[in-house]
Amino acid sequence: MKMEGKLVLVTGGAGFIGTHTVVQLLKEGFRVSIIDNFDNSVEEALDRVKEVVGPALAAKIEFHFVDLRNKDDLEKVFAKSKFDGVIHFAGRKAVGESVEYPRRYFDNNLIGTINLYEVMAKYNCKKMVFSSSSTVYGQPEKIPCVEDTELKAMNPYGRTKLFLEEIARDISQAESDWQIILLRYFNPVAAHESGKIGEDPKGIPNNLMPYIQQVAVGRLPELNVYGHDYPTRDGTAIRDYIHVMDLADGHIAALKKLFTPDFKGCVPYNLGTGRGTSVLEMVAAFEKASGKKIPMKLCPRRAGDATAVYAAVDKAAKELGWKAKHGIEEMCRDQWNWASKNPWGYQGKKA
Ligand SMILES: NC(=O)c1ccc[n+]([C@@H]2O[C@H](COP(=O)([O-])OP(=O)(O)OC[C@H]3O[C@@H](n4cnc5c(N)ncnc54)[C@H](O)[C@@H]3O)[C@@H](O)[C@H]2O)c1
Ligand SMILES: O=c1ccn([C@@H]2O[C@H](COP(=O)(O)OP(=O)(O)O[C@H]3O[C@H](CO)[C@@H](O)[C@H](O)[C@H]3O)[C@@H](O)[C@H]2O)c(=O)[nH]1
Repeated sequence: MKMEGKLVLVTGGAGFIGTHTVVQLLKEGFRVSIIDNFDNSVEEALDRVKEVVGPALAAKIEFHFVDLRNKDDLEKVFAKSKFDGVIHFAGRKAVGESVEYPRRYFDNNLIGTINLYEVMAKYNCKKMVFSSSSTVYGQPEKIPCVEDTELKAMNPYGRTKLFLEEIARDISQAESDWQIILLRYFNPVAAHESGKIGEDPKGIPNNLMPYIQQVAVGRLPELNVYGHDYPTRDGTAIRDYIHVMDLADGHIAALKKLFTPDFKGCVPYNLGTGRGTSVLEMVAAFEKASGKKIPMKLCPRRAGDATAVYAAVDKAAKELGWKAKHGIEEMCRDQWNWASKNPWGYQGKKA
């Protein structure tokens, strides 16, 4: 299907998954309009996206410094351009922070998204790809997680994703002209093969791969391994890590699906590989890819962590024609390529 010239609004387009998806959208022929407030990103990330795609495609990007919670500013963006669809990444995503400051999460994730739906409705733009998360499966009783199992939130961040899924379902039930795809990401890692864009968390990373990366470049002394007494093959917890470029391609597949005449309503899809990897296996793969030793300390379990989580991948394969292509070795290779070229992230080491 020809996507040439279609205009997509990407909220949170300066962030980790947003930057990688913008690269793939441009390559696919879309024009891209980005909204971001740099709450958890920097302008440099967008300059790097332009470097990666080159000047011809870079000319197809426009950027709006807008906070989704400001409905008037959001309206101005919609008043200027007619969008063919929206990919909605913008939001806060740190589980621990959400437990400490729940209102921050309800304010940003809920109000921002509700504003977005209101303005989309007003400007008759009713195709949406929404960033959901495997967090909506809670502590899954059955793995692999299939899309139609009962959903459960374990913390305020997860609750915002669950509420936003429910809101999407309610809207599409009441108004049949909406077309919404909910993408439930498993554990996004790695970086673009150029090493020019990647994940650059502020402060001490919460997630495994950015933490390992910072140990490898000498920013942190050792990795705390949270839990070594799980009933798994090596005692550490198992997750479904997915290369961010596969994830980006999953968004293209979802967007294309929204443009097919037969697509109706609001449909969830898992984006994962279907394969589980333990913490120790991930560390070993990263050590091999980087040639760096990652010192480790075995620590008690982290509160709220599940033993093993991985995706059922059949629905996305069958209905979106999408499948993850990269394995753990390639994920670690590309993570290290980004880390070694940008040991202190986009802005370098602060004096
Ligand atoms: N990375 C993961 O592990 C993961 C897993 C599952 C789901 N998700 C979801 O995917 C989405 C993208 O995640 P990411 O890893 O790229 O995060 P990220 O923090 O790197 O990117 C989010 C972007 O949204 C922007 N933003 C936040 N609030 C905003 C607002 N009110 N107005 C405008 N811009 C705003 C931030 O500045 C940032 O650039 C999020 O919704 C997240 O919850 C991420
Ligand atoms: O310093 C660390 C960080 C993590 N882990 C372990 O590594 C595994 C993966 O942890 P992490 O990378 O934090 O991912 P998850 O806990 O699976 O959660 C992430 O992935 C989910 C699915 O996408 C999202 O919903 C969450 O927001 C996001 O934090 C878990 O067993 C952790 O206990 C460590 O041992 N040491």
